[in-house]
Amino acid sequence: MMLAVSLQNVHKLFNNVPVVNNLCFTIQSGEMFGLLGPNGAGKSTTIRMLTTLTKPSQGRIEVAGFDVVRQALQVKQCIGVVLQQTSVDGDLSVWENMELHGRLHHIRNPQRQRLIHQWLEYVELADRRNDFVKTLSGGMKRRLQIARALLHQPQILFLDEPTVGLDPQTRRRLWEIILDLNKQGMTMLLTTHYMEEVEYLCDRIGIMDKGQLISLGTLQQLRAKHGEGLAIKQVGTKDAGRWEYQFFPTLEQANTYLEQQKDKTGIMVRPSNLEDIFVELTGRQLD
Ligand SMILES: Nc1ncnc2c1ncn2[C@@H]1O[C@H](COP(=O)(O)OP(=O)(O)OP(=O)(O)O)[C@@H](O)[C@H]1O
Repeated sequence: MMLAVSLQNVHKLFNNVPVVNNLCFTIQSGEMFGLLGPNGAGKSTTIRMLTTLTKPSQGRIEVAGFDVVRQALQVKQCIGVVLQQTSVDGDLSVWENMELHGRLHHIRNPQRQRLIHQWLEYVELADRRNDFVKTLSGGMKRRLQIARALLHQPQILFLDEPTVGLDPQTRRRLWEIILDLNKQGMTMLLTTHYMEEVEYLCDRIGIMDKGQLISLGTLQQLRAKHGEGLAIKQVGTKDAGRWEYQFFPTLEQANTYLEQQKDKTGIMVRPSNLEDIFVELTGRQLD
């Protein structure tokens, strides 16, 4: 399978402070890859480097086979980008935003009109085509960003926190769109700090913390690596206590541990999940 994205020993420093530290990973063509991490982990900086918006201080990044520094234009032609802050123009209509992007990418008519129509239909915004973007809801704006990012038919789509600040229904609708695009063969990298988002959407997950990739794999691989069974024990009193987490290779082993305890009060056993693994690795909880 072809490599869509490759990072080799990538570093980024801002004012001599490292914010991305020796990042190495690859994404296969057609894969849905999730970068998970808390605020400030370096996810946006990584996406900005992958999409040619920021240059790496050190290391090599290839996207669609092109070097992001030396062949930035070729990279831009192959990628679609949906950034955190809505970058659509509120004082233009939905159609005008699409039109502008199409012209910037030198898509000629009648193909431009056809593609704008096709993608607005796809994200269910065709009936809002003449409305000012500032009158759209947050979820609609995000759908417009996605439609716009798809207009020049990119091979790889980058989504930085695509569902942040959206209500659960709108988030589900965006997940459906993202999954459908991936099913059609689109390679995707998304960043998020929502556990359920990566669990639901992504083939592979990279956990980032303090600029470093601290674990990488499918959810099953991450669980197998860190332990599929978990015993949670309450230490101290109910009011002034804390929880101790102990991982076991399997759920059965966690259950055996529980059976062996003379006093089982305050001990709970269950399968581990991504959040448990994240807290175990970083010592911190996500929002
Ligand atoms: N242009 C910049 N100049 C200086 N420091 C920066 C710049 N951009 C990002 N940083 C710093 O780099 C670190 C990583 O930020 P980044 O936005 O990549 O994290 P993140 O994981 O995407 O978090 P969030 O989810 O909050 O966006 C932060 O400490 C941030 O303050």
